[in-house]
Amino acid sequence: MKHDFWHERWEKQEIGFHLNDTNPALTSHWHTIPVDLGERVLVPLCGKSVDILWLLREGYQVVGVELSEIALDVLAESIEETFSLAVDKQQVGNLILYRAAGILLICGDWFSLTSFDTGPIDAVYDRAALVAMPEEMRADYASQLLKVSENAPQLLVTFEYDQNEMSGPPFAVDQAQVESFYADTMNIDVMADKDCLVDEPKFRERGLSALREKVLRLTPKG
Ligand SMILES: C[S@@+](CC[C@H](N)C(=O)[O-])C[C@H]1O[C@@H](n2cnc3c(N)ncnc32)[C@H](O)[C@@H]1O
Repeated sequence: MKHDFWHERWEKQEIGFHLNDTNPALTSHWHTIPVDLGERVLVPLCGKSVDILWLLREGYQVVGVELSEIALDVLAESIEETFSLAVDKQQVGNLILYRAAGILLICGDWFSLTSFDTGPIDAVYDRAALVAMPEEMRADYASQLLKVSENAPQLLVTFEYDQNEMSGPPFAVDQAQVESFYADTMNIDVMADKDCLVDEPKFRERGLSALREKVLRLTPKG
């Protein structure tokens, strides 16, 4: 998926992926991730997700990465309003950094980041990031995640459906594919696996006859 595709989504506000409420997958399953309060949670391809506000409220530090400055301007404003603090925005090299105590939002290309840019990561929350990647970019996305997070534990939300019935994003990413990316270094546990087409009428309208949402917990081996 080219950068222009996503920039256009944000400019036209065609952001059906954005949820106004905290994702129940996060609130129900985050406590199973081995990470302590105060540690740093990476949210790749974060958009303006309110899940970040939930993580901050719980007491974690958050590092968000996103291509769209439009998205991060809105997210930074919600953070300022919710927590009554000032978020500093600065261009640093080819990145725009939004910073406040315990918060780092990085506006830039996921694929060109290093762990120097993100700092150390203790856990990862991937909702609508891996599944936003087309097939040919997915393995690179996952290996970049392992590199930047140094195999930190992860809560991952995926969709499974017949890719012939709908073009992504979100793309169908089945468990076998998740295992092909992560199973060498991570144990993978299924925390939830539910039929969610009734909750997602927009996907039925796009042609789907079945849709499952899986919540996976990835923890480092050894
Ligand atoms: C499907 S949205 C999900 C956003 C967020 N995770 C959520 O749950 O609302 C995918 C996001 O990834 C961002 N994105 C796509 N490619 C990217 C890249 N190469 N680097 C950084 N962000 C990217 C898009 O701008 C978009 O906001």
